Amino acid sequence: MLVVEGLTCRFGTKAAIDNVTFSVTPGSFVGVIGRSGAGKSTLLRSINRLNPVSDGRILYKDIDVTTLRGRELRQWRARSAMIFQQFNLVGRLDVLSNVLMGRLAEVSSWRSLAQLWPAEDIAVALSALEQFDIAALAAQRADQLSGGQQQRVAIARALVQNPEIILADEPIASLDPRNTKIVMDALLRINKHFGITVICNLHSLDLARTYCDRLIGMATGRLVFDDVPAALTAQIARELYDLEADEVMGTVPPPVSGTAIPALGEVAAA
Ligand SMILES: Nc1ncnc2c1ncn2[C@@H]1O[C@H](COP(=O)(O)OP(=O)(O)OP(=O)(O)O)[C@@H](O)[C@H]1O
Repeated sequence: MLVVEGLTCRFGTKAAIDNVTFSVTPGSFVGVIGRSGAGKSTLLRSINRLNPVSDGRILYKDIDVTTLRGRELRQWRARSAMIFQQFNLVGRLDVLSNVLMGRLAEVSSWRSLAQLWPAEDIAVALSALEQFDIAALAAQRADQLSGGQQQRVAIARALVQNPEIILADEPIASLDPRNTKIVMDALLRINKHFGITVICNLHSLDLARTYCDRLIGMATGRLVFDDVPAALTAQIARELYDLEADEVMGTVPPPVSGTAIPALGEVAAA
């Protein structure tokens, strides 16, 4: 169980996250929603400890993540892998090397610098690429791939960290609709087949309602909604986005229980 207790993150005098409390059951697919500037990225980055925590605690399996330092902090970052909007790959390196970066916490620094990866790690990385049907791209430079392919490489890199939680910060924000579906399906498969908890920031309410089994709504740093997608009424959506409800609700997609989970290897056909 991940427990966030009274979390506050200030930048100067401004609280980007203001006394936020919630908990996440293992294996959930949680969507974090809210308008631009609501604090969604800051929340995910704080859980991963990329942003400083001003107040409150983050507990995971009774470990106080907020106090971790050095090696233990590195291990926490491996257990709670981040996926970013802009993929954060090393463009001049090939795809396989990028995925192997996910093993950095496990191998000595001289081995990684010399690119002397253990055969077992290479096999794990290739297998992760196969999961997303991009093993054929292993030798290509990362910056030669499409956005959707790059994000799948980033997800494979996260997967080889053996994470228990994936924190996806607007993972589809720069993708077209087809690649959006491919990447969201990849996250859904990771969640359902490997039981990895996914916490995902999303701008689109339609996507959040389609893929997530729980939604956390943020507004000006505060948690204002925490429930199943079906409980998100037009009124709450209007308050969250400060817009006409029809504008943000769109066409209501089927609930997540009706969402088919693509089988392994099906992603490219999507
Ligand atoms: N490093 C920082 N320094 C100063 N202010 C920051 C920093 N990071 C975030 N903020 C501020 O904190 C608030 C929340 O930002 P955050 O990026 O978490 O929002 P968001 O909901 O993820 O927005 P978006 O959907 O546009 O990415 C904003 O007012 C932002 O300007």
